[in-house]
Amino acid sequence: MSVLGQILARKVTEVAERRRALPDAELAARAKDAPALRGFEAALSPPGGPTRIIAEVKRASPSAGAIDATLDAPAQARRYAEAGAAAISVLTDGPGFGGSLDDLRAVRAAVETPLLRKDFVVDAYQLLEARAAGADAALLIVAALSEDGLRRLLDRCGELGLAALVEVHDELDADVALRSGARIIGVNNRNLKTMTVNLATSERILPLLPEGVKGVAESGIRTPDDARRLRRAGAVNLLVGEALVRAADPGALVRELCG
Ligand SMILES: O=P(O)(O)OC[C@@H](O)[C@@H](O)c1c[nH]c2ccccc12
Repeated sequence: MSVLGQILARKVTEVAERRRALPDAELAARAKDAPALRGFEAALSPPGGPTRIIAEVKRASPSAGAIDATLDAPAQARRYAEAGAAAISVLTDGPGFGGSLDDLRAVRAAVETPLLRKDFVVDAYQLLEARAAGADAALLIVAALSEDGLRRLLDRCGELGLAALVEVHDELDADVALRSGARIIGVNNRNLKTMTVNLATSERILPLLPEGVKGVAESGIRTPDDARRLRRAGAVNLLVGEALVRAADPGALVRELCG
């Protein structure tokens, strides 16, 4: 089974366990009481706009292994916010990425920046969790969902007021995302089969997005040169994780990536 396939199978089990501990109706009541939403979509740059950074809190990944196992999520988020990051992405997957919903809650309390729950969403339950923990947006990965499933989760995001960052890996994914009404599309430069990164993926796909859709280049962006290269292809929103976590001064790198 592929890496993604294994993660998705694990997610289904995890969600079933959490649902037993906290049924949908109770979680929905918590989501209703969640604090006001922060505008994630509005925080992103429109086509041709200034470069904006979605800065990620990530302790580990299946491809990199441990990045910084003891990373203090709210402290790192504060560094990002002070440097002017447009939004913050918080990994909430435990086994693969060392994250948790507790990280999301802690970051929510630490900054006023819009927040993305970065996880593998396979069930609307996870969207309720995201909203209850203070996320303003959720990641939906086209390769992880059927077209019907994607549409249902997009509808549910709309009902909950969550923005959806819809992740694509190629032209076919992008077609599905657009057909389903995605308003924010992230092009992941990481090939899910080989786990290698190629910035040319964003260079190829982002120019295909129609006006009115906000595009995000994701993964493998490390240096101001990478940012400038993507910028030339029209990438204005950059999602950056590992390089920021490894940086001696994450705030300085956020600013440098904005050019
Ligand atoms: O750490 P990087 O290479 O800067 O990448 C960040 C982000 O794009 C990556 O974490 C990511 C993109 N899509 C995902 C889906 C699930 C988990 C993680 C991801």
